[in-house]
Amino acid sequence: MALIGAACTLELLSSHKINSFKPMRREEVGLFIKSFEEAARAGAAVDVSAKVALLSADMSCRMVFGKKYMDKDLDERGFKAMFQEVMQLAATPNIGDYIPCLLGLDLQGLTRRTKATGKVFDDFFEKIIDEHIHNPKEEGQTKDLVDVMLVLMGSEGTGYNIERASIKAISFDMLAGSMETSSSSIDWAVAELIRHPRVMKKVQSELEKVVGMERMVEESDLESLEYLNMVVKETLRLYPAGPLLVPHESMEDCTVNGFYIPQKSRIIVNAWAIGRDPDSWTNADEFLPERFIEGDIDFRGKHFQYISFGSGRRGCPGMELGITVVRFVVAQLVHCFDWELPDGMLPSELNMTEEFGLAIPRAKHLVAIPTYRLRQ
Ligand code: HEM
Repeated sequence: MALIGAACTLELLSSHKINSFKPMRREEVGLFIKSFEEAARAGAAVDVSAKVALLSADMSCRMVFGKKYMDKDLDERGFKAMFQEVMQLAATPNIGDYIPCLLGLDLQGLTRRTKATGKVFDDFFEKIIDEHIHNPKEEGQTKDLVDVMLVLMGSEGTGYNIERASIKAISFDMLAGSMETSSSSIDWAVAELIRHPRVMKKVQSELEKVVGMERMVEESDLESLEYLNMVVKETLRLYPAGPLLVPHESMEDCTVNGFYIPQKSRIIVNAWAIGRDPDSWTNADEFLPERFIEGDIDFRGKHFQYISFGSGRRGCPGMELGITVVRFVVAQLVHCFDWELPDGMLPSELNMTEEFGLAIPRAKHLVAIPTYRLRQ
């Protein structure tokens, strides 16, 4: 099931499928930018982090389910709170894993809470699958990922023996994998740009040259935005959205750097520490996109000092989509607006504390004042 899931996820996130959602991303990012314009006219401060989180949730829901859901459609606590609960449960070490005789006692209440949240998600996904079965898409309508999985479920010989339970599990992985990763990376990138006016200016001049001041950024511009790409790389080096990747397991006995690792050990890889290792990076804690001008370090996990998307078979299947979304939204935010901090706060005073867990969001939301830059 895990292998079918992984292979199917890769298929669902192929370049072809990702491209089919391009018009949806354009529309959502357009609405998102519009939502800042009023604040820009009024010179008011906006909670950028909250808006980016909402954009990311909306785009993920439209890609997986074909439509946006309101917070309360999942549970009265809302989408974000429910996903945070799952992330927290997954990140909390269970005493029972270390002292097996305590497992059944569930001293921390983890099993009980996991079952309760699991049931909320299960009911939600059941409803969505039923809706999709009863209202199939018409010819010419873009198929969302649940539609695609239902086709795979109903067809022989696709290589994916996918069942209803797999559809629910994969839908969950897609949402969990895409929502907070992209939004926290966008947040960090914009915060670092505000903290580094020199870098911000350089990105904006590149945008002026490539895109011009008469229109917004299109996804097709991204390839030509070399400096922006370095900014995104540098952001993910310092703030890898999965700081400890996902837990891996050694398939056989092995020795790494002189450490013997027996078969079936649970391996936690600290990508955050690797990205800031002074043995691999000069001025490791500094935000310096130019470090990527030389050399050929990319996102693909072949250079082990840079593994923000993991590496190898279990590396992130959503990498291409994640990079596209982060580049596109960051580009749009700094092309359409100049940004200032509220209450006369200096860029150097911006709070950059991280909340460390399975993901790495900002501890304090980024709040800033936009000023519209494009010629109307
Ligand atoms: C900036 C954006 C993103 C970052 C930094 C990121 C990072 C990661 C990392 C570090 C892992 C663990 C890899 C490992 O342990 O080797 C992972 C796994 C995963 N990611 Fe992403 N991701 C991003 C976006 C996405 C998106 C957009 C999706 C889906 C739509 C996605 C879906 C997944 C899934 C399903 C897994 C689990 C793969 C498995 O267990 O085999 N990710 N991601």
